[in-house]
Amino acid sequence: MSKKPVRVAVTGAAGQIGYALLFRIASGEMLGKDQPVILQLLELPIEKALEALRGVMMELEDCAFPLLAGMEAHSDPMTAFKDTDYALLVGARPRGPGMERADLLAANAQIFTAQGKALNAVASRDVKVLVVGNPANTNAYIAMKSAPDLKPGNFTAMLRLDHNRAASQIAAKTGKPVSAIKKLAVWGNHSPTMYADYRFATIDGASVKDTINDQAWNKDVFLPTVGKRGAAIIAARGVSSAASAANAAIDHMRDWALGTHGEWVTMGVPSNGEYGIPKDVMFGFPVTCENGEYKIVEGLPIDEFSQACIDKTLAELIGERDAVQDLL
Ligand SMILES: NC(=O)c1ccc[n+]([C@@H]2O[C@H](COP(=O)([O-])OP(=O)(O)OC[C@H]3O[C@@H](n4cnc5c(N)ncnc54)[C@H](O)[C@@H]3O)[C@@H](O)[C@H]2O)c1
Ligand SMILES: O=C(O)C[C@H](O)C(=O)O
Repeated sequence: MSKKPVRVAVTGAAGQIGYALLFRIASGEMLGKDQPVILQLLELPIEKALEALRGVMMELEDCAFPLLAGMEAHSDPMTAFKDTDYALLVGARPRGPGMERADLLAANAQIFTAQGKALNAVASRDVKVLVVGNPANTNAYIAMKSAPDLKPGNFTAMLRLDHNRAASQIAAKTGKPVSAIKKLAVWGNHSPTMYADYRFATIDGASVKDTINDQAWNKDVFLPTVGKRGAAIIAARGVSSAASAANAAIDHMRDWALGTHGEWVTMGVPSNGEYGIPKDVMFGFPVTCENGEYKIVEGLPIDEFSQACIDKTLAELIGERDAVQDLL
């Protein structure tokens, strides 16, 4: 018997990540090749954005995806998030010329407060929310705090792109395939302060740390390369990463919904005090997923270098949290 369709809301649906994301969701790459989906697409209530969305929807229609059970365009989160089971919050206010970081945080606080409230009011009580729009961790924190009737654990931020970037750099360094890498972790903020940590990672069963055996490479090449990869792509392409970001969003949601079979992945999730991270800070942690739930991998030893890296990315997140506190 065929499965009942699930509702997937995507914001910023006419943007460049949206264009790389929607077709893959509709083809079953996110929730499985047997899971029909209804897309609930949100764009800004401006003619240009809604017209672009109309074009994307025509293209989705023209793919004749067997799993696409319905499609709706919205310009109000209160209707876009109605009964939604999954919400990918991609649309955000980009930094404009002369805009200070505080202005950016304030503009996004407004968007994610409204979207958090709408999710709180109308989404499925089990909705799985992934925030992609930057600053992703703090936007996810804002949405979570604006949705007091939903469990904090319903809200997550995207660190998977950093995780995938780290895996590819390690594969290139060791000459092994990415599929052979297990137990990688990225701690903290989706920003250059994030700490990609391969101390526990294995590659074909062997320790990645022992195989590479080069702390200078870790500190001076690997961490800056992964941390500044987003900026490097913007410099090269003139616009920010889109296909790789959409791919990471698919990976994140697929693993959360369908499980990781014991493998570690990285998700930005609200802390419950693990590793000394204050409660509710939306922090990148290694997790495993099973039965639609994620679980933080606990009890890993944190050495002095790692603690300093974690402290740095945490300080940045606390600063962002404090900057938006009065806006919540
Ligand atoms: N977390 C990550 O790893 C990661 C990676 C890459 C990009 N990003 C971020 O993802 C976001 C989207 O990137 P993009 O390249 O698709 O941008 P884009 O500018 O191409 O598209 C964004 C779309 O969102 C829409 N939008 C803006 N505010 C909205 C709102 N309040 N409600 C609904 N729609 C809204 C815009 O109209 C636009 O169509 C950016 O914030 C970018 O920095 C995050
Ligand atoms: O949009 C950006 O600033 C970069 C993006 O978050 C990325 O990591 O590619």
